[in-house]
Amino acid sequence: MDLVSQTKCFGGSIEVYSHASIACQSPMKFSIYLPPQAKARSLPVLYFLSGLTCTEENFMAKAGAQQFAAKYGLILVAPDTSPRNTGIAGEDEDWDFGTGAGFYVDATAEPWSQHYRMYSYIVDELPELIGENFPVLRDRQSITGHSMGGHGALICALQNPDRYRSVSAFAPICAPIQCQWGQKAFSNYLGANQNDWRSYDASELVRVGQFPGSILIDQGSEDKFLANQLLPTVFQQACADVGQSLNLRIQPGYDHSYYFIASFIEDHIRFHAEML
Ligand SMILES: N[C@@H](CCC(=O)N[C@@H](CS)C(=O)NCC(=O)O)C(=O)O
Repeated sequence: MDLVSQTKCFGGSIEVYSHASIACQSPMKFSIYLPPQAKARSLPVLYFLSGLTCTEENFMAKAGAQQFAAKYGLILVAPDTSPRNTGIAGEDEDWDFGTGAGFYVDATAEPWSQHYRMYSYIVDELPELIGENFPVLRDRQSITGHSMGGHGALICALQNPDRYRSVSAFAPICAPIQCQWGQKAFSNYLGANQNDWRSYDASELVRVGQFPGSILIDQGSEDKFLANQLLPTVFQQACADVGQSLNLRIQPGYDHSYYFIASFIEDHIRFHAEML
């Protein structure tokens, strides 16, 4: 791991690291916030998965989460949203696919399958790396995220309820199989057979196995992606059908931006802190 930067914040430290990822076969970056308590003892960790076009920086710079991580005694980890500069033709052409848009799946289709393995990176490799290098309580981790990353958080938790104590999301893409962003990503990363997409769709996954604990979702009513891409009511219906506890809060007037995330980040950090 190479330290890229270190910045003091609310008595703790925001650090950015670069490392050679085994899952992605490429360098990957992540940012971590170590609150002041981390100097004295091991702490639980909350992962934040960002949305389309983001890097490891957006959440740390814009969500205002550090003060609450310090208040509740949690370490925050925000990974990048895809491998970068892999040399795959066309990886930088679209903002909603390829670079900055890994969708937290393990690609199986060429040419993406060698590098775009964000699911394994988030679920297996990164927690192992964090556990080896930072003062974290390895069995006390939770996950949250925004938009593409909100959906990433949902699928990681639904597929691994034993590894995460709690899960929440801000404006998640709730049913990728049914929206344009998801169809574009899944057809390219996973191939044409839609049956292969189901294990990466939260609204399908929750029908197969539920998360033991309530899921918290905040969604702005004025989010321009709400009606066409995010589809929270599809996930809400699936949860209702199978008895998954869900607290879906429609927040009047809020849009899709980090101003919305900043407005509710304390609620989410407190929600996770109570479970951690
Ligand atoms: N580029 C897109 C918007 C992409 C977008 O809204 N990305 C969200 C995640 S889905 C984000 O967090 N952007 C980075 C930021 O706001 O810092 C557009 O033109 O509509």
